[in-house]
Amino acid sequence: MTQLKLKNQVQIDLENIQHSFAELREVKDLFARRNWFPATSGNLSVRVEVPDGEPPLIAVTASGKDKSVHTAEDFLLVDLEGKPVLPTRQKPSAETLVHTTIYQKIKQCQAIFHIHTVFNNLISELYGAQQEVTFTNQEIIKAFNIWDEGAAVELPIVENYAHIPTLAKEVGQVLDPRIPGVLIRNHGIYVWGDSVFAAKRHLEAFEFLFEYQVNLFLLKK
Ligand SMILES: CSC[C@@H](O)[C@@H](O)C(=O)COP(=O)(O)O
Ligand SMILES: [Zn+2]
Repeated sequence: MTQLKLKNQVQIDLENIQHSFAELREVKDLFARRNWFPATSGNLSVRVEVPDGEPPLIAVTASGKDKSVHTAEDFLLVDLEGKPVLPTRQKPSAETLVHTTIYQKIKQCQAIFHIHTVFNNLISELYGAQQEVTFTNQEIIKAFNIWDEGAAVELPIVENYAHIPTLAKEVGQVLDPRIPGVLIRNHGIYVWGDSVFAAKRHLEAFEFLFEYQVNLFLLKK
C-alpha cells in the first residue's frame, strides 16, 4: 500500500486520499450538471480517513476553478486550520475557514457542500431582516431525519462578509447540530452531513424547500 508523508510527518494511505478526491469529483460533476456552480461559485469538502489519533485531514476544492470542468488540480488536502498539508501551488477554496469551522464544531460532520443558487439567494432576501427561515408541513423534512408530525426546520441565516474569518465566525455561532445547514444572505448555503450521501440529501431537501417557498410566495401575490 502506497503511503504519503504529510508536512507534519504523518503517513496517509494514498488510497484514502484517492477515495476522498473521487467522492468530491462525483459530487462536483453531479452539481455541475445541475448548474449549481455558476461563475466558479461553490465549494466542497470531505473528511479524509486518517490513522487513529492523527489530526483530522480535509479534502477540499481548489479556489476559483470552473467547477464544471476536470483538471488534475481540482482538489487538495488541508488541515483543520485550512493550511495545505503537502507542498502545492494550488490554493484551497477561499472559504476553507467556513468548512474547517463546521468540522471543528460538528464532530460527526463528514462532508460539507456550498452552492449559490437563485432560489437560496431569493429565500435569504425574502426573509430580509430575519435570522432564520422556518419550514413546516413538508414531507421532505424527513430528509433531515426529523420524523415528527408537523415538524419544523429552522434554518439559520447569517449576513454575508467579504472577510472570511468574520464569515466563518458568524457561521460558527449559529451552528445547530440538529439542522445541517446555514444560509448566507445573498450568497449561498452551506450544508453538511455525517456522510457524502447525507450531505447531498440535505442539500437537495433544502433546495426543494427554497424553490417551493419562492413559488408559493409568487402564487399568493
Ligand atoms: C463567483 S465567486 C464566489 C466566491 O467568492 C465564493 O463565494 C465561492 O463560493 C467560491 O470560492 P472558491 O474560492 O472557488 O471556493
Ligand atoms: Zn460562496
